[in-house]
Formats: sequence, structure tokens, C-alpha cells
Amino acid sequence: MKSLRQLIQAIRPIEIIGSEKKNITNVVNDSRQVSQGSLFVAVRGCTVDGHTFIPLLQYSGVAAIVCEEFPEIVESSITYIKVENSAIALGVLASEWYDNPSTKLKLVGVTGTNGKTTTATLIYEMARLLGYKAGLLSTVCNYIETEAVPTNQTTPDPLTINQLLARMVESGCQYAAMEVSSHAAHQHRIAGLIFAGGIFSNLTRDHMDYHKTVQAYLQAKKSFFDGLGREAFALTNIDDKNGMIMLQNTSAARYTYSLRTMADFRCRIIETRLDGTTLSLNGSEVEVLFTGRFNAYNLTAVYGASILLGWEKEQVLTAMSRLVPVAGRFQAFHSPKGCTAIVDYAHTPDAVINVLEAIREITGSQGNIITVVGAGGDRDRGKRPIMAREAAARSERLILTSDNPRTENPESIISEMEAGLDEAAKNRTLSISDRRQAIRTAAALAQKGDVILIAGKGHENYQEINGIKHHFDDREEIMEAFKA
Ligand SMILES: CC(=O)N[C@H]1[C@@H](OP(=O)(O)OP(=O)(O)OC[C@H]2O[C@@H](n3ccc(=O)[nH]c3=O)[C@H](O)[C@@H]2O)O[C@H](CO)[C@@H](O)[C@@H]1O[C@H](C)C(=O)N[C@@H](C)C(=O)N[C@H](CCC(=O)O)C(=O)O
Ligand SMILES: Nc1ncnc2c1ncn2[C@@H]1O[C@H](COP(=O)(O)OP(=O)(O)OP(=O)(O)O)[C@@H](O)[C@H]1O
Ligand SMILES: N[C@H](CCC[C@H](N)C(=O)O)C(=O)O
Ligand SMILES: [Mg+2]
Repeated sequence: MKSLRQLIQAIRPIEIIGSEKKNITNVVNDSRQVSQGSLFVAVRGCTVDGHTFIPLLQYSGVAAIVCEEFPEIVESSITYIKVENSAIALGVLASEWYDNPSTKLKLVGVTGTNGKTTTATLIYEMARLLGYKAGLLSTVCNYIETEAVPTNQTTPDPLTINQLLARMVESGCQYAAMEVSSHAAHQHRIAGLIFAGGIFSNLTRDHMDYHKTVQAYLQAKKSFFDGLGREAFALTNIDDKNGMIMLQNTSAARYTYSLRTMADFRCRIIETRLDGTTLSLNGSEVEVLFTGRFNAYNLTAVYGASILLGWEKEQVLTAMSRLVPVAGRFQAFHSPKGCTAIVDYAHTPDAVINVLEAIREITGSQGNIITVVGAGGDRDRGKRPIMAREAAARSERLILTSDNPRTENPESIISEMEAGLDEAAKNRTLSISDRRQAIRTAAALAQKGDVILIAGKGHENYQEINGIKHHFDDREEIMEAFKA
């Protein structure tokens, strides 16, 4: 229970109708969860406007309603609080409700098209290797110390974020890392959070279905940096053409990382192998269990964040060599006949390019690359032909298949991918919509020394078809296929 007056102090109301002297039993943004004493926040969503539910709450027991527009008829028992932006107010209220947990630990946010899960997870792992208690909010899973809390979003809604952060604080966590998706930044899911630092990994094509323009997508990511406070660090990848833009309007202390040029955190790749890489980080050599230039970027960001969090350099470097890849990211499987399969979460054109280049760097001209890839339904359609084209350009054989078709027809998604292929590429391509068959075909085609890339689903253990998640795991599938 909390006093309404105290709760709403932080949201700067424009106008209030009704009494502020009452107690609130919970804060909700879903009218279906309203109970006696609730504070309901009406948020304008992508499909419905939360304001349309206000008249239905007459007899619900709701104590107060935060909205951008008062309803035509007001109830004397309900307090109406008008704000400029209720999505922002929801974030701030969620923080207040849980006693501002983000101020009680050091929270690092990671944004960018690719590398968020990897970077955030490795910061969490690094903290734990150094003996701290830590938490994680990520696409794969949330963690309160060692307790796994399943998730189905990259960045949850503000009430969930703060509830999880509060549980981390309660468990004694001193650090937390989280992914900040562009959707979350745009929908203000992170409003009210106090970050100790922000990291920008890169910006390439994705999510055009939602953001419509690259500029809007960039702006969503930049808004996270713009919101960082003076006490925070803002760490950006300056090899990305949008890296410096992230720093333009932030009040945070600015830091850079690079594999190409002078930067606060500078990395060089000394040697790369299928099972690891030798890196030089600000002049110190370190062996890591990660492959690919893209992972060198992620590790440089992790190194930079670790130093900026005040962790001791030698300890950080030692821990660095003990970090292990995240589930479903460049995860290798070997067949008895001597070929390798890599299961990877590459689901954007840039990720497909990076992961294939990392594989080619190791196989050279020795082995063929067979790529199995699809694209998710009800998501960015423009990336489909590009993903196919880039995969074909870097593979000897391409098998186009289904990812999570969601409500779309898998065959149509595959056709949209095929549109990116020229005649020569088409001759090297098979389209097999049954993902299991596609993986089996790749395994049957592969010869000794060949590498199969199975891209797009990584850690996912389901295939989502028409709202139903059917069990499906690329890792299990390839192991079965190799046995067969
Ligand atoms: C497109 C999108 O991002 N949608 C998110 C959004 O939902 P929405 O805007 O559609 O909500 P809505 O249904 O219009 O409802 C508006 C408001 O009315 C309320 N409502 C609704 C119905 C009702 O009866 N009563 C009621 O009060 C809702 O609680 C809400 O507050 O706000 C919700 C609450 O935060 C999110 O759960 C939801 O994510 C959906 C499930 C989703 O699939 N999102 C994906 C695209 C996503 O967010 N992906 C990103 C990044 C992916 C990446 O890793 O690159 C992520 O962070 O996961
Ligand atoms: N720094 C990077 N630059 C480019 N590609 C990367 C980078 N890191 C990872 N990738 C590629 O992107 C895939 C997804 O990586 P990761 O899960 O870390 O990204 P993410 O940003 O969390 O993705 P999502 O948007 O789904 O949350 C990896 O499997 C790999 O193919
Ligand atoms: N977080 C990403 C995941 C994509 C993974 C891919 N398997 C798909 O379903 O499209 C997204 O929502 O775009
Ligand atoms: Mg992620």
C-alpha cells in the first residue's frame, strides 16, 4: 500500500480531479487487472488506446486513473490525474511503486541492432566471476542472481522490469545488466530507470515494420542515451557510422570503443580459431572462447563497461578468458563424419553477413558453407530478400526455410526471401519450408570439412505458428540429423 499523493509526485501531473488523499494497493496498465484500490495508467498502445477502458472501470474499485485526457463523465469516487505522456508516467510510477530499485544497484543498459543479449549477458557473467551478486534482463532469460525467470520479451514492460530489479535488490545484487530494445525505448518502457551506464553496439537494418524509417529506429536508440544522467557512462562503438550520434545529446560521461581506430577501449584481433580468439585489449593480450569479429566488438564493450564500473583491470582480463558464449550464439556441433554445424541467432542481414564471414575466415577455401535460414513472420518484411541475398553470396549452398511464421504463410515468406536471389544464386538454393527437413538436408549434403550454419532461432526452443509455440530446437535437430 502506498499513498497516492506520494506516488504521483514524481509524474508532474498537469491537472487532478478528485482527492489525492487515498491509498493505492497496486499500479496496473491493463484494465483487466484492476482491483480494489488500483491505480490504472491508461496508455495509448499499438493496437488499442488504454483510455477507451476508462468508462468501463466505473464499478471496478479503481482508486485513481492516470491519463492524457479526462473522460467525459467522471466518477466522484475516482481520482483522475492528467499527464503529458502516460507511457512515461507508467515507467516512473513503476519505479516509485517498487521503491526505485534501479537506484539501489548499478544498472547497465545495452542497445543496438545486434549484440545486446551477448553483451548484457557477459557483463552479468563478468560481475559474478568477480564475486559480485548480479541480475540480468535479456531475450534468452532473466536472472535474479542464479534464479532463472523465463521471459518472452527482450525488454519487458516497466512494471515487470521494476519488479525484477526489486527482487534483485532484495537478493543483494549490486549490479544488473539489461537489454534496451528499440521498441522498449520508443514505448518508454525504460522511463524512470536510473542507469549507471549505457552501451551502443551497432545499428543496421531491422524492425522497419515497427519504426518505418531508419531515422526513427536510430532516434529510438538514441533516446536511451539522451536519457542517461550525469553520473552514468555512455559507451559507444565508433566503428559504427551511427556510433558518435549516440553521444551527441547525452549528459553522461562519453567513452568510445573500436577495432579500427583510436578509442578509449581499443581491441585488436591477433588470432582467430573456430573455438576461440586471441585479442589485445588496450594492449593486454587475452584468450577468449569466442569466435568472430562481431564477438570481438561485444567483448570490447564488456571490457570497457567493466573498467567504467570500476572493476580492477587484471581481474577483468582474467575473468574475460573464462567467459563462455551465450546459448544459441555461434554454438558449434560436430558430426562423426567430420563436419561442423553452427547454430546462431543471426536474424538480421548484418548478423548473417558477420556470422558467415566469421565462419569463412576459419574454413578458408577448405570447406563448403551450407546455410539454413528463414525469416520471422509478422516482422520486418524488407529484410527478407536481403538476408537471402547476403547468405547466398557467402555460402556454397543455401537452404531457405521457415523461422517463426507467426500468422503468415511460411511459403510466402520464403518467396519474399527468394526475390533477393539472382539466377546463379537460385541454382545453389533449395527451399524447404519444413525446418526439420531443411536441417536434415543440410546434414546429408555436408561433407568432411564443411560447415553448416543454422541461422535465426539460436536459443529458441519453439516454433511459433498461428499463436501456438510448438517445441522446436535447432540444437536438438542438428544433433539428431548428425546421428541419422
Ligand atoms: C508492438 C509492441 O511492441 N507491442 C507492445 C505493447 O503492446 P501494445 O502497444 O500493442 O498494447 P495494446 O494492446 O495496444 O494495449 C494498449 C494498452 O491498453 C491496455 N489494455 C489492453 C486491453 C484491455 O482490455 N485493457 C487494457 O487496459 C494494455 O495493457 C496497454 O497498456 O506494449 C506491451 C506492454 O509493454 C508489450 O507487451 C507489447 O509487446 C508485444 C507483445 C510484442 O510482441 N512486442 C515485440 C515486437 C517487442 O517488443 N520486441 C522487442 C524487441 C525485439 C528485439 O529483441 O529486437 C522486445 O523488447 O521484446
Ligand atoms: N556485435 C555484433 N555485431 C553484429 N552482429 C552480432 C553482434 N553480436 C552478435 N551478432 C549476431 O547477432 C546475433 C544475435 O546476437 P544477440 O542475441 O547478442 O543480439 P541481440 O541484439 O540481443 O538480438 P535481439 O534483437 O534479438 O535481442 C548473433 O547470433 C550473431 O549472429
Ligand atoms: N527479437 C527479435 C527476434 C527474432 C528472432 C526470429 N527467430 C524471429 O522470430 O523473427 C525480433 O522480435 O525481431
Ligand atoms: Mg537480445
